[in-house]
Amino acid sequence: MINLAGIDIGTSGTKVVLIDDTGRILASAYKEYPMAQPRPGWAEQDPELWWQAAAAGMREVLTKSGLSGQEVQAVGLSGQMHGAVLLDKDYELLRPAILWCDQRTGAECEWMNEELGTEKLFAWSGNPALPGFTAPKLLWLRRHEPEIYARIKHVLLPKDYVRWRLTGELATEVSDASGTLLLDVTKRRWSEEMLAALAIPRAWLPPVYESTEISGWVTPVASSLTGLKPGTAVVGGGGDQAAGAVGAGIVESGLLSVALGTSGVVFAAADEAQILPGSGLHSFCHALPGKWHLMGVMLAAGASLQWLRQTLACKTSYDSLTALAAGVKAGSEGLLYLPYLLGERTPYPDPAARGGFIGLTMRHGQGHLVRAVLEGVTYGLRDSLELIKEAGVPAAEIRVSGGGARSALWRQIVADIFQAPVTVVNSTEGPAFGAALLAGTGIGVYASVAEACGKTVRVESRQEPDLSAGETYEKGYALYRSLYPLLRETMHGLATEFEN
Ligand SMILES: Nc1ncnc2c1ncn2[C@@H]1O[C@H](COP(=O)(O)OP(=O)(O)O)[C@@H](O)[C@H]1O
Ligand SMILES: O=C(CO)[C@@H](O)[C@H](O)COP(=O)(O)O
Repeated sequence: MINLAGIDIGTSGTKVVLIDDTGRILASAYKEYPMAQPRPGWAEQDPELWWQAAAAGMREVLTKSGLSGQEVQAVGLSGQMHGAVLLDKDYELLRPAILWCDQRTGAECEWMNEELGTEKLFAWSGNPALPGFTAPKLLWLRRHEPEIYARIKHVLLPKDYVRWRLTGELATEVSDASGTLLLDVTKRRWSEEMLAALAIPRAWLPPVYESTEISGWVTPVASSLTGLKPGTAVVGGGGDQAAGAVGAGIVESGLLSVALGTSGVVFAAADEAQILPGSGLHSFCHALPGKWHLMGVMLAAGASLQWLRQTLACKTSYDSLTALAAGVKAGSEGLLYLPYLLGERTPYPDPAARGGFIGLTMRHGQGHLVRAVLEGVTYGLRDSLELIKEAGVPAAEIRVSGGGARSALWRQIVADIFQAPVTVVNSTEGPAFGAALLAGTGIGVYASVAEACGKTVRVESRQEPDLSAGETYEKGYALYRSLYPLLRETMHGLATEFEN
C-alpha cells in the first residue's frame, strides 16, 4: 500500500494528513499558533512555529495511524501564500515572517503601480502590485529596516521554509512563486525584468519547480524530528489556494471553488495564463503543469466570524453562533456588514478600507449580527465571482471548502447569493489533502494530478439556490456594492487620523 503525507502551513495553524493512494484519510493532526499584530495593519509569524508544528503534527499522524515513517512514500507541502521569510548567510532567520494579510506596503505598491506602470508589471509578472504580495515587502524592508535588508541572502515563502528544514534544499514551486510578483506567470520562471527593475538580487530566490516535481529528500536530522524515513521524497506542492483547489478537484477550466478560510477566495482553473490588467483578479500558475488559475481574494472572510466570536461571544462555538443566525431571515432584517477588517484586496486593493455594520436598529440581536457577517462576507465573494464571470468563466457549480464550509447555513447563503448550486467534496482536509495528491503524482502513483483527483475526490453533498432568498439578496448586494464608494473617504480618515 502507498501512503502519502500532506502538510499545510495555515495562518491559524498547521495541518498534517496521511492518506493512502485511494484518498482515504488515515490520520490528521492540527497544531495552532498565534499571529502577531505588532502595529495596526501588520501581521507577522515566527517561522520556527511552523516547523515545530509540522514536525509535531507528522509525529502525531504516524502515531495515530500506527504507520512507521518507513511506510510513507512521499510528502507534499502547502501553505499560506505571499509571506516573506528572510534568511542570512548562515541560513538563520533574520526577523519574523511578514504575512499575506500584512498591509504595511501601501506606499511601495503605489510606487510600483505608478512608477513602473501597470503595463510593465502585467507584462513581467501578470499581476498588479498589491499589499500582501512578497516583492513590495522587500521594498519596505529596504526602506524601513536597512540593517536587516543588508543581511538578506535568501527569501523563502512559508511552506518553503518548512521544506528547507525538512530537506536542506532551498526551493519553491510555480503556484506559490506566482504570489511574489517576481515570477513571470506566463513563462513559469523568475522574471529577470522585474528583479532588475526592483534591484532585487536573483541569487536571493530559490529554484522554481513544477508542483509535482521532487524538490528534495528528508534529511537524517529532519527524520529524527518528524519520524519520516531519511530520503523520503518531498515534492514541490502548492500555495494553499492552488493545493486546496487540487484537493477539491478544481483542475479543469470551467470549474469554480470558494474557500471560506481566514481569507475568502473565489478560484477558477484555466487552460492558459489570462493576463487581465485592471480586472482586480490574481492570475497565477496552477499546481498542475501547463495550467493556470484566476482568483479573487478577500482578506477577512472566516476572520470576520472569528473576530465577531472573539469580541462578542468568545465562549460560544461556531456551530452555536450559526444556529443563532439560522433563526434570522435572509437579509438580516436590514443589517449589512462590510468585511474590510484587514483592509481589502479584491475588488478594492485598499489597505485603508475598514469594516462596519450599517442599518443597526434596536430590533437587531446577536443572531442578526452573525447572519449579517455571513452575508456580508459572501457579498464580498460575489464581487470576485462577478469579475471571474466577466473573464468568461461560467458559474455552473461552486465547490465550497475551508473552515466556513462546515456550516450548512453559510453554504446555503453562498448558493443563494451566487444563485448557483453549491457542493462539498469528501475530503475536508483541503490544501493538506491536495498537497498529498501532488506528492503521489510526483512519485508516479498517479499519472497526472487530474487522475489523482479522479481517483480520490467525490462530491458528497449539493445545495440548490433558493429563488426567493436570491431576490432578497440581489437587493442586498446592490446596497452592499454602493457602500464602499460612499464610505471610502470616511474609512481612510478613520484609518489615518485615529489608528495607532
Ligand atoms: N463550524 C463552523 N461554522 C462556520 N465557520 C467556521 C466553523 N469552523 C470554522 N469556521 C470558520 O473557518 C475559519 C478557519 O478556516 P480554516 O480553513 O481552518 O483556516 P486557515 O485560514 O487557517 O486555513 C474560522 O476563522 C471560522 O470563521
Ligand atoms: O493571500 C492569500 C491568497 O492570495 C491567502 O489565501 C493566503 O494564502 C492564506 O489564506 P488562508 O488559507 O489562511 O485563509
